[in-house]
Amino acid sequence: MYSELPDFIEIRQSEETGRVIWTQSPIRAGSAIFVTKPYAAASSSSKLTSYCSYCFEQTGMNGLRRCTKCRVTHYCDFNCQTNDWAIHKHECASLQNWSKAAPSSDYPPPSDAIRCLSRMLWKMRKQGPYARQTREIASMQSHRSSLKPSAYESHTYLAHSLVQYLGLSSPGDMEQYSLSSAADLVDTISRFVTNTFTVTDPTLIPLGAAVSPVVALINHSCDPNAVVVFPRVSTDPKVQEPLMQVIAIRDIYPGEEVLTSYIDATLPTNLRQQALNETYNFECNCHLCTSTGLDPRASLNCPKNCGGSCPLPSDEHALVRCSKCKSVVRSVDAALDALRVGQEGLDKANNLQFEDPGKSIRLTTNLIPILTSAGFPPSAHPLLGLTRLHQQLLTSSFPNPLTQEHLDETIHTATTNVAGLTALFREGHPVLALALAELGKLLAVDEPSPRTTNKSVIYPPSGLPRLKLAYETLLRARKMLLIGFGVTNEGGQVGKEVREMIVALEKEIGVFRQGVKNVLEDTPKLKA
Ligand SMILES: C[S@@+](CC[C@H](N)C(=O)[O-])C[C@H]1O[C@@H](n2cnc3c(N)ncnc32)[C@H](O)[C@@H]1O
Repeated sequence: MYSELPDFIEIRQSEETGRVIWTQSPIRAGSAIFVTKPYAAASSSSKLTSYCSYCFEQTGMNGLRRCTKCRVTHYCDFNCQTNDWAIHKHECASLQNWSKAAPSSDYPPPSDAIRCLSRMLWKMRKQGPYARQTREIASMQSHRSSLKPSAYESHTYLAHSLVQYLGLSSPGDMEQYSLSSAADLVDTISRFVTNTFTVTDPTLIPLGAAVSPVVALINHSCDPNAVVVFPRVSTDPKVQEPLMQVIAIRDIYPGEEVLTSYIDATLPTNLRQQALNETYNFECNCHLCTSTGLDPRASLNCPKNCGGSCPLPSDEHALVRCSKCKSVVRSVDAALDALRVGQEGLDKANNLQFEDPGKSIRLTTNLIPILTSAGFPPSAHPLLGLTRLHQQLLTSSFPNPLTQEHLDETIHTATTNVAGLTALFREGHPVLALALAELGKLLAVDEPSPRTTNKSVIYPPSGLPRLKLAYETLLRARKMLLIGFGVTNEGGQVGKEVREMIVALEKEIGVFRQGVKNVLEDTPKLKA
């Protein structure tokens, strides 16, 4: 079983955490520990028309080929369509039945979870119960016997939709999928929910859901030593994609467990624990979750601005002091109000970002100053989430022609985002690496109206100092991308792009310097 695992990786059994994987040899930061293609994957509903349902490549200039029968799945080309047919032929029939039974013509196809789960079941049926991969899927962890009440509703909903989508009308129909009872069905759903991954593009944008029993062997830590990414740089024929790569983001020593993070690690402990508990059914005991120290995700700046920080007050712990100068936070109510309003606003702004980006950006624009003036540092929740979203919204609404004001506001926001993420993630984490690359790219954009005077206090600078800052930022980003997306992947697609930008900027800075030198040399002659 698990033929993708290299020899130096060992599977062990732990009483508290189930199966775990350990390394017997040292692993360097930036190395791919193993690479695998998901057992089953399905793109999210919003990506179905713009990404290939087989290899997850984005549409090219010519658009994608649509399956003429179900009219739902799209493919890059004939090759991808043919490769997908073994599974899609079942899916195609289910999608057609789904749309025939739909209450209206614009009724959406089932969610990526249902489509991925069904793809998994069709493949297991085809391979048979004794095939290696079927056994690997069957041994993935299930929490059926200890499901949290909060999970009942989502599991019931999944079960109901799955039965409808697969067209199961009697208990006998389930047997073809080796499901002999309703309990088996819940077991399969629990196994799926506990072990599903998000397929992402090379910039970590979510594209859909995937199952891989070998990647599912990895346990969780909120401070992981490895990540799962899809760098998309393989030179093999693209039918290999999407390739999941497990990359070490720090040196891992013999006898250490390999751990990834299942959740958004920018969230404070209570929200991380809630997410882990609801979806994965465990309480995390990693050092971040058990630490009593100051957490930059839940802190305030010192009220006297001494440079220190205070823990975020709560209803139970209203008296908080700066860890450095011991000043007491007086504006506890203001901080708690800002936290509540910020959290509600972030949820709303996230929900509106595609449907009504104008409303979403108005929310982020209004909320960021409220949290900042209440003393939240850039790393604190929900300010960091609002800043990240604000940056995305600003970038996607660049006016044509671009204005210096819009560009500089986006750079300011990207800088605050990098500051927040730097306080949370180790060098080389892909989230931080991408944020730096984004900042470097923004600094390298041609300025619509550069300033003629360059006072060093103004940020972002203009002209040559800006180009130099772009260059230094991109160099730092590249170093981190080589870790987060793998050295042998050249830092993934973004790492390759950044390398090209660095070369172009070197030339541009050289030309700029030469131009200034020429002007300086010519000036006395002109005067004379
Ligand atoms: C993707 S699986 C990981 C592999 C799993 N240990 C197994 O035996 O198959 C996720 C499940 O592993 C367990 N798990 C993962 N990380 C854990 C941790 N840090 N502490 C406790 N349990 C953990 C939880 O039961 C979780 O639902």
